[in-house]
Formats: sequence, structure tokens, C-alpha cells
Amino acid sequence: MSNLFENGASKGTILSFGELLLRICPDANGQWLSDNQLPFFVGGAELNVATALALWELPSAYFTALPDNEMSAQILGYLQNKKIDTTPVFIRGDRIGLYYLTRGKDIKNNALIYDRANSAFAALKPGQVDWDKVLDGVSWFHFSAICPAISQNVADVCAEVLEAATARNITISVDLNYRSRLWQYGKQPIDIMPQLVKYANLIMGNIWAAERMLGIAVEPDVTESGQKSIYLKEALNSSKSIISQYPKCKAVANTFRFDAGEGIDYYTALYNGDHLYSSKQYDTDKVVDKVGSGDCFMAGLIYGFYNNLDPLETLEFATSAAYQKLFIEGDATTKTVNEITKAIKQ
Ligand SMILES: Nc1ncnc2c1ncn2[C@@H]1O[C@H](COP(=O)(O)OP(=O)(O)OP(=O)(O)O)[C@@H](O)[C@H]1O
Ligand SMILES: O=C(O)C(=O)C[C@H](O)[C@H](O)CO
Repeated sequence: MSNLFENGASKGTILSFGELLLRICPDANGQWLSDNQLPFFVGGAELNVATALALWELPSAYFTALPDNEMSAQILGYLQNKKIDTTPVFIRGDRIGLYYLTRGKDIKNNALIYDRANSAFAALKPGQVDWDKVLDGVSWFHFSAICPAISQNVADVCAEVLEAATARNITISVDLNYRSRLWQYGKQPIDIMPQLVKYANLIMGNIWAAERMLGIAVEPDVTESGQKSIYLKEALNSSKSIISQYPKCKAVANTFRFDAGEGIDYYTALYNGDHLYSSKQYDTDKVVDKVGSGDCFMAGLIYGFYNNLDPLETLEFATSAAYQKLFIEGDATTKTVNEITKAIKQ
């Protein structure tokens, strides 16, 4: 894996780019109304990646947009305490986006409400940010399918920064995370994502997201079979198609996370152009918080590639990190490299 990304991925800062959201967590029974209390967490898919990488002692920086007020200053201080370099944060606009998610529910559910219209990030437009400054010292740029789902302007900003990062020979990763509540501006993922994914060297997601966003077909009866061997075969086919259609892409990773009663069955796959690696399978009958498990997997992949770990080592680290996240309340992981490595299934 060491030579997978030839452009010196290990030399500089890893910049995660995306919208910071505060997660507000009402309980399902409405007790929050009597208690006058609403728990919250600092979230945002790409911030979860930046948080994990900083915790794992890699040089992690974050680009988002926040309004110029005291609350933003407090949040920036909080991120800096987590060793995230917030120098790139763009201070402009009116508000910080929110999402409400009923405690114990996941993002696919009706329990998710976005309140992020007119946020500072959503107000970004091409031509506003000095990307040369933001990308100075950066060797890895990470973004996700959430940003281009916000508005045409934000999708255009993504294209702008991706072009600038490519011109600087920066390694680029993307998480194809699909959020059905977004994409409300008249465009579907398939209209937008291929033009952005073409810049990526590492693509992470799942086979259904690749179908929806990139038009890479999944066998229609694959879900009915429910068989791991069939899912892995689909992962191989999907990954091969992606690599043949997107010449910059050198590796594709897929997660398989299936609900099993109150719990989850989880495994993952990584294709590096030669071989499909599959992880150990993790099964649990109870989870604490599903939010951010995919982000933690993404961070684990970046950690492995950045440190030139072997493909299987990278995959097992990322999978263990993502699985551990299921038992942590909040959006980002709190597990160290040591804890994650020790928890890798033997
Ligand atoms: N259309 C589908 N049919 C069947 N299973 C699916 C489908 N879409 C997603 N899944 C399963 O759900 C899992 C989680 O998908 P999801 O899109 O929520 O991942 P994610 O966005 O990475 O999660 P996270 O919120 O942790 O970041 C996938 O790994 C896959 O196994
Ligand atoms: O859904 C979003 O836009 C978020 O960023 C909220 C969560 O942090 C994210 O979905 C977790 O992957």
C-alpha cells in the first residue's frame, strides 16, 4: 500500500472539509420538555474524521464556515483543545447549522430533522475563499457527498477546492455518504457526484451509494440473498468499475452494516486495484450510537494509508475503529489508536 498514492501523502497536514453541525438530541418520550434540557453534541461528518485523526496524533486541520460570534469562538477553542488546526476556518455568515436526532435513533430514520438552511457553510459561494492559503502545507484533502448535497453553490465550491487541491498534487479522499433529506435543490447525486469523484484517489462508501451517486449498478437481488460472499462479490465488481471509470482512484472501500434486531452485523472491504481485502465480521446485539461510525471508518482508512500500513492492517484498523464507535455516545470517536488496535478481532 505504501506506493498506492505516489504524491507524498505522508508529508503534510490532512484537511477535512465540510459543515460543522450541532446535534440536538430530544428523547423519544418528550421528557426534555419537562426537564428543560436538550443534550447536544458537536457533529458534522468531516469534522468527525478530523477529530479522530487528531486523537490518533496525525496533523489534522479542518475547513468549515462559522459566523463571527462568541459561540463560534467557543467551538473553535473546543476543537483546538482536541488538537485540530482550525486556522483554515472561514469566518463569515449568519448561523451554525443544527440537526435534531431523537436519542438512540439513526440518521436514516424519521427521527432526523435538519435545521441548517442559511448556515454559514450553506452560504458559501465560489470565489470567496483563498484556496492557496487554505491548502498550504496540506498533503491530504478529505470531503464527502454531504457538502454537494446542500446547494449548487456549495457543490461549485467543492469543485473549486478539488481543482485547487489536484493542481497541488494533494491526495484526495471522498466518503459517498448519502443523506436523503438533502439534495433538495433540483439536482440528484448522479448529476453532481461524478464530476467531483473524478478527483478522488480513495473512494469510500457502500455499493448502494456508488449505485445512486455514480450509476455503478448493483445486482437487483443482492439484498434478498443476504449472503456475505455475494455482497463481497458485489463489492469487488463495484470497486473494479469505479477504478476503471475514475482513473485517479487507486482504492475503493465499502462498508456493510446490517441491522440485526437492536444490534448490528458489520464488516467491510477494501480493493486496491489488485485484490479485494475483507475485514473480520463484528456482530453486536446492542448499540449506543450509530452516528459517525462510517466517518470513523473513513478516518481509519486515512490513518492506515497515511502511515503506509499494509492494506489488510489498514482495513482491520478502520473496521475496528468504526465498530467501536457504535458504543460511544456522540458524533466522533474517543478511542485511541492503542484501544482500537487492541480491539481488532483475532
Ligand atoms: N440501499 C441499501 N440497501 C441495503 N443496505 C444498504 C443500503 N444502503 C446502505 N445500506 C447498508 O447500510 C450501511 C450504512 O449505510 P450508511 O449510508 O448509513 O453509511 P454511512 O453514511 O457511512 O454511516 P454513518 O452515519 O456511520 O456515517 C451500509 O454499510 C450498508 O451495509
Ligand atoms: O448529516 C450530516 O450532514 C452530518 O454531518 C451529521 C452527522 O455528523 C453525519 O451524518 C454523520 O456521518
